[in-house]
Amino acid sequence: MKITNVRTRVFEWKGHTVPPTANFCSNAMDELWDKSDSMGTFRFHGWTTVEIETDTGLVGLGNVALAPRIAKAIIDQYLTPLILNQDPFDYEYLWQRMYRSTHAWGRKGIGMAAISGVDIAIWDILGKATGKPVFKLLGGRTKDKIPCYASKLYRTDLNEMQREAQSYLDQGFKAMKMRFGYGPKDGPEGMRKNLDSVAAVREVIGEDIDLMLECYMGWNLEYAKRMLPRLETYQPRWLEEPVLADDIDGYVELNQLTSIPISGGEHEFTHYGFKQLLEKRAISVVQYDTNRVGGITAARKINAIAEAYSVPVIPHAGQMHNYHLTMATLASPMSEYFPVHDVEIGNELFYYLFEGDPEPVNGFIDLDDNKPGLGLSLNTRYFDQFNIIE
Ligand SMILES: O=C(O)C(=O)C[C@@H](O)CO
Ligand SMILES: [Mg+2]
Repeated sequence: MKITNVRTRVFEWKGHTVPPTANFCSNAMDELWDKSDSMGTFRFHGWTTVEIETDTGLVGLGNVALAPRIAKAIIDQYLTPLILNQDPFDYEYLWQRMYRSTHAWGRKGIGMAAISGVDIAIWDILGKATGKPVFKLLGGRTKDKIPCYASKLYRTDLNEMQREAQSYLDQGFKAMKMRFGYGPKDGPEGMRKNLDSVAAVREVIGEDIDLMLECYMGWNLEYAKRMLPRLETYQPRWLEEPVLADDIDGYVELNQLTSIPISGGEHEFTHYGFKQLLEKRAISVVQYDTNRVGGITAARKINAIAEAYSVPVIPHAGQMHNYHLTMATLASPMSEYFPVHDVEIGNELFYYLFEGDPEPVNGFIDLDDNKPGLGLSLNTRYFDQFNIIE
C-alpha cells in the first residue's frame, strides 16, 4: 500500500460563539498588564484536518487544533513530500523521517502538532486496512468501558457552577473538572474567590466524587505554594498546570509540597519531554494530547514510560485519537470528556466538525469493536458555518 495524496483543510468557525466572561479561566497571560480577552490565544475556533489517501482507496483522517493555518502550511510544505509514495505500515520510519527532517524547528509546539495530525491519519489507515479499530492494534481492550470525567465548569457565578456540577451528577459522572478564575494579580480577594468556588462545587458533589482543579498555567510558583495547603481540605484528585509548562522545577517543587497530585503535560511534546517530567517526578498525572504530542506513535511510547513510573496517563481532551490509546493502556484509568455545548472556548468545536465520538452513558464511554480505524469522519452538516481553506 502506498500513500498517494495528502489533503489538508483549515476549518475556521464563523457560526455563533458564546462570548467569554471575565475571569472564566486563569491562564498564562494573566500576569501581564493587559487582561482584555487574555484567553484569546488559548481558544480553539479553528481546526486543521488531514486526509491521507492511498492507492487502495483508503482514506485516513487526522486533525490538529493548534494554530491551524500554520499547521496546514507545515504539512503541505514539509511533511507531505516525506510521506508520499510511502507505505503507511512503516509508521515508525515515517514518524522518524518527519521528526528528524524538521528537527531544527519542529521538535516542540506547532511542528510536532503538525506531525501528530499526519501520524493520527496514518493510524486510521492502519485500522481501516486491517479491518480493526485502532485500539486493537495498540493492545486491545484493557477495560470494559472507559470512565470519563466531565470537563467544563468555567468560573462563573457560584450558583451557576453548582447547577452545572449537579447536571453532571444527574448524568452519572463520578468525576468532574473545574477552572479557577483568579491568580496572583487578584490578591487575597482572588485567593478567597478561588477557594469559594471549590467549596461551592464540593458542597454539591460531596466526598464521593472526584474533583479536578485546573489552573491552565495562570498561577506562578509563589502563588501556587500559598494555594496548595489551603486546597488540601477539598481533596482534589489533582491540581492541573499550576505554572508555565516550561517551569519544570516549579512542578517538581509543587508535586512534593502537599498531598495533592500535580498534573500536566498538555503543553509538552514527545517521549523525550515526558521522560524528563517523569524522571524528575514533576507530575503525578500525565496529560499529553495525542494531536499535539507526536501522534499515536509518540503517545504509545509515553504510555510505556509512564507505566514503568506507575504514573497514570489521562490525556488532555476526549476525542478518538486519545480514547483508543486509553482503551488499550492499563496505565490509563480514565478519559477527559468535553460536554457538547455551543461553541465557547472551542473544545466543543470538535463535535461540529467531526462525527463518530461516543456519547458517555452514566459517566462511561465505549468504543466499537467492529468499527475499523479511529471511527471518526467529517461532519458535513455544519460546513456552511465554517470558513474552509484548502
Ligand atoms: O481540558 C483541559 O485540560 C484544558 O486545559 C482545556 C482548556 O481549553 C482550558 O480549559
Ligand atoms: Mg488542562
